[in-house]
Amino acid sequence: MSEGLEAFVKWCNSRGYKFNGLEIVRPPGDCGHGIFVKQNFRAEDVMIQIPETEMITAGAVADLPRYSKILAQADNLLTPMEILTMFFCLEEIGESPWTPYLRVLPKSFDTPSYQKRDFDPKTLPLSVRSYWENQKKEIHSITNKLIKLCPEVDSERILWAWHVVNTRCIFVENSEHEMVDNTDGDTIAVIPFVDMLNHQPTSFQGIAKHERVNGTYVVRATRTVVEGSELFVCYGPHENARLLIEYGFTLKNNPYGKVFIPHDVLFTLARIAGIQVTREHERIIQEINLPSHLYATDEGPSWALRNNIRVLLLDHEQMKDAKWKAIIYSHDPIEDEVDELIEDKLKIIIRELRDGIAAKTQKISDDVKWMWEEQVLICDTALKSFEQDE
Ligand SMILES: C[S@@+](CC[C@H](N)C(=O)[O-])C[C@H]1O[C@@H](n2cnc3c(N)ncnc32)[C@H](O)[C@@H]1O
Repeated sequence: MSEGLEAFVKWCNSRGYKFNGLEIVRPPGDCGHGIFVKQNFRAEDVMIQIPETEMITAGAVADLPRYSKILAQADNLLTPMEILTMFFCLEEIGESPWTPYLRVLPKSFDTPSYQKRDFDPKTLPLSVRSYWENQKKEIHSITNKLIKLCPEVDSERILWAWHVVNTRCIFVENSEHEMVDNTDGDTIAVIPFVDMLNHQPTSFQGIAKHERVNGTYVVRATRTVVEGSELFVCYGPHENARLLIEYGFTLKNNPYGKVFIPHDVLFTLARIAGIQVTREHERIIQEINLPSHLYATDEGPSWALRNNIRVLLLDHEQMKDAKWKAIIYSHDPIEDEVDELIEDKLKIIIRELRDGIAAKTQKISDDVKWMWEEQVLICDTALKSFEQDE
């Protein structure tokens, strides 16, 4: 273990962190540090236990005299993200009580934002387009605010600090705090040690939770965890483009790969497949508001997509006087004939979608081409699922 890690573990112990049977390791590859298991654990066993007072939340930062002074000078309340970013901007190695922790934080990030790669949103798959646009807006706005409030920091430091928070924060439900703007919620915390856990979408073994009754933040085993393995948690059902933009990495065989089909695209594809889509169909689809997705698993098109096609196949009579509700929300099995028709139309729709995406892939720049190629593969997987059914 490096000197820095040793000092960090010592610091964690001195502050009451409990993580018997675990160690922080830097495994080969470029995923930074990770937590490895030195003994077997059974399902439900507590693996990590941290006093809740150690959670770095916006409220906890706002209670520190240095920060409450700065926050009092601001024209408006700051959001949790802004306050946490300010914290990581201003805490200095050597001066800060968090020094051993600050020393083991990454020095840089592989996200497009940190690497100064600017995607044209129009070239990104729809499923991540608004995520990318919002991320850019957020970084821009935080930079402007913090530069005014803390003249000693520059935009590079703010970009680094924002990434520390964004790649490491965890969902928690914080109590209201008078110095924190919680208009859009106050649900983030950075928790040293817990933030060393890497992401695994399907076979993760840890689940993290704030247990208020015990005054602790704990990570429990979701199943048996065997000595020698890396302990993972799941950051969320994220596809690769999102993982790259948010965290700076991608996964081989990511089961959360998905193709999002917005309603207007679905209507166009349905018309190509010979469905007579009327204004009323469009209205009902908007009312039900189920997003149409294809997923990278081999289970075929999602239930929501099938359901949307079922709506588009309703005839005029079935849509009259809201009769469609009884049909669409019924728990009865779909009649074979309708089911077959949905299947036939879906095959045409997905093939059209696939060919459209493949054509786009040819014209798109190299840095985002892989995102579209992944989408083509997902369509191919969906098309293969029909062959299995035959
Ligand atoms: C919450 S931190 C986890 C600890 C981090 N590895 C470290 O060294 O501090 C999240 C970051 O870890 C890395 N990471 C997490 N899971 C990964 C994975 N499965 N593959 C590659 N990198 C991963 C990414 O850099 C991500 O931004």
